Amino acid sequence: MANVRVEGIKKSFKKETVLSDISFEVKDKEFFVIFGPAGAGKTTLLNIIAGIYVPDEGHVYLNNKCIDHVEPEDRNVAMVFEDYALYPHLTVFDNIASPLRSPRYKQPEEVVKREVTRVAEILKIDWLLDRNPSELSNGQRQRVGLGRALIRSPEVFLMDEPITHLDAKLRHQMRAELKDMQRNLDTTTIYVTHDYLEALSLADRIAVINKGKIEQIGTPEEIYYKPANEFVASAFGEPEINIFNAEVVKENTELKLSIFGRKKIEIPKNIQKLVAEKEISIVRVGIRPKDIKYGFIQKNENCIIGKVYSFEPLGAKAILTVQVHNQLVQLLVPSDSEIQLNQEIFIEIDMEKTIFFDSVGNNLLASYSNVERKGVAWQN
Ligand SMILES: Nc1ncnc2c1ncn2[C@@H]1O[C@H](COP(=O)(O)OP(=O)(O)OP(=O)(O)O)[C@@H](O)[C@H]1O
Repeated sequence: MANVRVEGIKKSFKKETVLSDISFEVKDKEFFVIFGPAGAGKTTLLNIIAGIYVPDEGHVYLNNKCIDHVEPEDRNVAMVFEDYALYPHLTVFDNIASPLRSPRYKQPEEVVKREVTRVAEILKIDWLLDRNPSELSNGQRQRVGLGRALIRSPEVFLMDEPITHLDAKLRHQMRAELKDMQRNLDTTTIYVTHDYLEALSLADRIAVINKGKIEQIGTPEEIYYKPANEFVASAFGEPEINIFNAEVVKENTELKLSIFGRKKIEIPKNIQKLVAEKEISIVRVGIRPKDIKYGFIQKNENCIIGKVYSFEPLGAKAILTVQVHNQLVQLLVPSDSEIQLNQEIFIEIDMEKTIFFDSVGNNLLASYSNVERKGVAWQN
């Protein structure tokens, strides 16, 4: 049983504020992902939890006990780094065994053997135990690094981009294995990444940080379908969500949205009410590239005319960019779509997938999507 709480963490390096007022609680056995762009302060935060850095203000609690003055080696947390830092002259067995042979955690050799075998089986590297790190692939090295952290049965795993260096296929496989491993081990995990798919697929909850501040904490579904603001919406998706200004206009008695200069489209009913109540005149409409359809005839009055600007195949999918009025709109379409540059094209926004932001603070106004859907496959 291990829960971790950070409260009011602030940290600056010289004059640069790296973390300002960070607070959250990670529950027992939770897989908690800290997600953010490069330089957001993720590693600094992880190092503060590990005890490697001392915060300027704020506190870290483990199992509701303040551990501010507990040395890193006494915190019973294990850290896995991006560069696995293996001992090159030791075999895989000896690398994994090293924490149990250190003076602090010294165990009898029969325990070491049993534990190394157990961990190596979990990580499927039991057939590599006699090799040296130089005889391993990156993915195998990564597992040895994980094994060395696992062997101590720490209360908390702190992982800093542990699979970043792997190629795409192996990363995909390791994501599934990490999740599986965490389920089997029941260990609380705090995991840093800048990869949104990794965050969505691994996390029980995600803390999105940007410039040292928390933008949102939520389940993957909440973060994806009800992003707190435009930053969060844009960070989760590749290509990123389209967001454009829309004017609220009255047509007869009905409120509609005027986008791309003049086109009027229906506003979903629940959002109509909000817009009317708050007397909002401009909203920002977000729509993910996969939620826009295209066609070559105007099927209904919600279809918007545009011109093909670019078509970029990326494996099975392609990014289709359409110029509508003076804006570029991105769609994710099958790459075998027959599309010509400069061709006239109609796009149709699935209004049930739209996310509305206020035009002043760019914060969430309303999302039409249902957060409750389960088992979502996090693919574009
Ligand atoms: N020891 C240090 N001394 C001075 N500045 C530092 C130190 N560690 C980090 N920083 C600065 O703090 C900021 C946040 O760095 P941090 O490594 O925490 O970000 P990150 O979100 O982990 O980024 P990345 O994904 O690139 O690793 C950066 O501007 C970095 O240059």
